[in-house]
Amino acid sequence: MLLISNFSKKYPSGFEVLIDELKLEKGIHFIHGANGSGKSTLLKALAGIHPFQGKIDLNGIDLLKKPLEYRATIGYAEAEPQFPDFLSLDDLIQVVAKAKKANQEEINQLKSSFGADSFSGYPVGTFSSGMLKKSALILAFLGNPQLVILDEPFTTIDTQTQNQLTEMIKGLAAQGVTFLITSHQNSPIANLPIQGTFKMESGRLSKNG
Ligand SMILES: Nc1ncnc2c1ncn2[C@@H]1O[C@H](COP(=O)(O)OP(=O)(O)OP(=O)(O)O)[C@@H](O)[C@H]1O
Repeated sequence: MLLISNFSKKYPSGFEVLIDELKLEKGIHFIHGANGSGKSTLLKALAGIHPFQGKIDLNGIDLLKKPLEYRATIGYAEAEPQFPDFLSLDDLIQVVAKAKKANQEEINQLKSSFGADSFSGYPVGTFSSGMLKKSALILAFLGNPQLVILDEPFTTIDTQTQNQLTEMIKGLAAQGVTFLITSHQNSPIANLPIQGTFKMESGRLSKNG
């Protein structure tokens, strides 16, 4: 279970994401909301890359108390992925796979699923936006994460990859993986068995269907 309590992330501009308490059971959870409503801000905090106040706990592992342990159990793909442009996807995979104890079979399977074999040896700086997104998704799925946080996962990837990703999310959710997904694209989301839908509005999250 993912538990968020007394959560606050405030920017110098005064914009603040505020959540008193939120408990997410296993399954696929979807957050929608207008541009600038605070979705990515929340996901970055949950991914452990944004400082925040309050408590985030995944299955008894407190993000602030055990940040490395927490981050090793989650996967995160940001909306507009950025990587050091001189590294190849294979270089990035090696680093993440070592930290998350992913084996070669898992790596091969993920690369094959996302059709990345043809470009994984080239520098990331030469990638198209779709290749970058596929790279971020592969890295997010490595190491059997318990929670996968996907910020706009369906943008820039082609229809075949969207379908592949949808099936992968369904399969892993059926095995007990928790997903937290944002998307402005409704059709791939409509094909997912969503457990909970939330609306983010001006930094406030409400249950919505
Ligand atoms: N690093 C940052 N520093 C300061 N302000 C930020 C930062 N990141 C986001 N913001 C501000 O926080 C607010 C929420 O942004 P956020 O990216 O979380 O929205 P979002 O709901 O993900 O939007 P979108 O749908 O456009 O991706 C916006 O006003 C944005 O300008």
